[in-house]
Amino acid sequence: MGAVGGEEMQQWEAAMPAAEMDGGGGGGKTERILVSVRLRPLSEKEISGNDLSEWECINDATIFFRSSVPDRHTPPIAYTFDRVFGSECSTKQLYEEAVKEVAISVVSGINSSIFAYGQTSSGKTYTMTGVTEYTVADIYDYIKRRPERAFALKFSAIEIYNEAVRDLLSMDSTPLRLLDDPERGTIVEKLTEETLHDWNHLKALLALCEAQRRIGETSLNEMSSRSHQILRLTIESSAHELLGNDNTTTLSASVNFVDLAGSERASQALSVGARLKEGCHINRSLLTLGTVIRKLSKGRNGHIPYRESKLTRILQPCLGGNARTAIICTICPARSHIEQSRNTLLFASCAKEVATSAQVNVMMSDKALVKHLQKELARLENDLRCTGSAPNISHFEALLREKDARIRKMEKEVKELIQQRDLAQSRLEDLLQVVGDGRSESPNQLSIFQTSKFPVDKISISEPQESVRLGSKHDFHSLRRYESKNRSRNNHEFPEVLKTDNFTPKVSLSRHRSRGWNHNHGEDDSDQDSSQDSEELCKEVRCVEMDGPSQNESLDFVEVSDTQPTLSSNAAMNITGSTFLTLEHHLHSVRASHHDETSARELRGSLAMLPGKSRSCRAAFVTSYSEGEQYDSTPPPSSLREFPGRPKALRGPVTTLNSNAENGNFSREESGMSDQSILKEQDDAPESKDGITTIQEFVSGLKEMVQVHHNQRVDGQWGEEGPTGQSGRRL
Ligand SMILES: Nc1ncnc2c1ncn2[C@@H]1O[C@H](COP(=O)(O)OP(=O)(O)OP(=O)(O)O)[C@@H](O)[C@H]1O
Repeated sequence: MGAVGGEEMQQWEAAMPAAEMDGGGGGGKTERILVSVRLRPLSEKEISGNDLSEWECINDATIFFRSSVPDRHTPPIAYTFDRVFGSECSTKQLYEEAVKEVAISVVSGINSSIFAYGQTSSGKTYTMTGVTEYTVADIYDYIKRRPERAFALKFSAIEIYNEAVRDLLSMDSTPLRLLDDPERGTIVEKLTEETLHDWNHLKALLALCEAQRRIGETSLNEMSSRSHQILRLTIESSAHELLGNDNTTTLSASVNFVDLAGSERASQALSVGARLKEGCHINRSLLTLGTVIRKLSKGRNGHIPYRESKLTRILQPCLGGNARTAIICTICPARSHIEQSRNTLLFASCAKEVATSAQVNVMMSDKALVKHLQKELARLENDLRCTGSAPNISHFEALLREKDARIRKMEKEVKELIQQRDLAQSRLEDLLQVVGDGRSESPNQLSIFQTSKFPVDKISISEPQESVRLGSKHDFHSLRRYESKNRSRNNHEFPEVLKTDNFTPKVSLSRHRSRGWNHNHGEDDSDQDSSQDSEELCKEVRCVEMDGPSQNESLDFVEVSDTQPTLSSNAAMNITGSTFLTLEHHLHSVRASHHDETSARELRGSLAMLPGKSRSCRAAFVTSYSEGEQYDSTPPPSSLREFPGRPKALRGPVTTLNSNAENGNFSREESGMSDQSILKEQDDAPESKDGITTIQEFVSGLKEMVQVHHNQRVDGQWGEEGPTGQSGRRL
């Protein structure tokens, strides 16, 4: 038999009228033990002894102590329970109001137990006899009104006398053993269980039990019960239509009628011998019952000593287990039993705090059990799908929303990238157009090879506020004038700088300092400036700053070539392009005047005269000077001769040069050529045309300009990096 709820319970409740389910209630609910108190009337002996009643039931739930005798202690004067019954109340009323609801649950498949607890001669047996009869009567009445169901009633009875279990339906007084069954709990071995035929059959059995039960005479009760009696009526019911069917379910429950032996004081009971021994066992077992009830009333924490007595061991399911329980506490109202009555009320107070959890008990055939389990499995699987599907749907919806948002974001980024690409492409085309235009204007190109010593990414381009524009044959002179003018104004504010780390003569091709010196090409400003100025790079001479070589490093070179400019990267195009295009313009103007190679050498000389050296400009000029060297007298070129600031003395040695045609580097130290050889090489150049100065004149002019430039540096006009520095010796 299993205790189940759910479908079987619903079927059972649907089959049972609501009115008839009053006693059964809902299964599986936790409820407290129903506790009631019954006062018996004063016995004739008590009345004759002028013993007064000290207790009064002031309402249906409260019993009041109204003693006129002063007590040293201050006990509570009122006790409240589920129901209290005065001496005038009948057992029938007590049954109807305090027992029936619980006791009749058995017909609904719910276990129930009715206890009678109290001191000896307080009326326990008197009460339980009546309650048992009323309950059985109601059960039979119920069965009579349920013809559609088949009922089977079984009856068993035991007594626990001196901690021995005895079968009251058997003539054998041999104590019975208690066994622990995994499903049914504690069972009495070999206990007689009679199947009831009818009500009369039960009456006969009840009479047998009464006859078998140990009764002794004490000073308090002539018919004192000396044992605990437990009558058990088990009711099984099934629908008639299902009988004989494999798919049968049966409700099965038991109702226990427990008439406990009464606690007694040996002094009061005047028990001796066997009565005293009985009293000791009775009190001991009742003490264990009280302990179990007290512990249960405080919760189920800790150990519950059910097994310390056979009474509590057998009644364990009724005490906090699968049963509905009602306890009737009987008390004697006489003053002489005040202490015992208080103890009974304390027990009742604890008992009303104990909770039980009764369920409908259904026995199922194997086939019915399989069918039930299959249905239950299907229901659980359905619940699992329902509970599992909802989160999945919401989860997928959230994922879809997230992906949609990502798609929209990526589409926006794609649009922006397309715009940026188009803009960059447009600027590149413009730049290429400009370069192309420049090439078309300059048949002879100046290629600038960026060596590895001067990485492109260390070059930045400033945006001068005012730039010197070159492009005509007079640009060179304009440049010189412009340069000279700036020096005279403020040498320390020489605006634009081309410097190296260790060698930093400043070369300014613009008037003001750049507002955008930026050595970090990774920054936005740099990129923006370079792109914005790309169109003007061919028109303006930009200031270039780069990390220069160390003092021992050879100069980078510029090769005058007819080839097209080689641009390794966009950055290089921007950077070298400015210089390249500027030089290209200049070269074009010079070539327009001279139309021969002499003009190119003049260009070299012109560029070399620039104060300070941008890497490109310096590279374009292949001559280096040393301090203290003598200058050869060389006539300046016509452009220099026409230069207003041209110094008078243009004499001085030409610095020995070594032009390494293969690598483009020029090093005086490495050169094995003498000055004369240089001059000879220059003399071997074709003769200039009319109006064009000779090489000697050109070199002479260069020397003069260099000398001027050198003097100025010696005079400290180059700032803190003055002439004595190694940088000065590099020139
Ligand atoms: N409510 C009552 N009305 C009238 N008489 C009662 C009532 N209760 C008990 N009595 C009487 O009191 C006497 C003692 O009752 P009972 O034997 O039922 O007490 P008990 O608690 O069972 O005692 P014990 O524990 O010794 O067996 C009996 O004679 C009984 O008839």
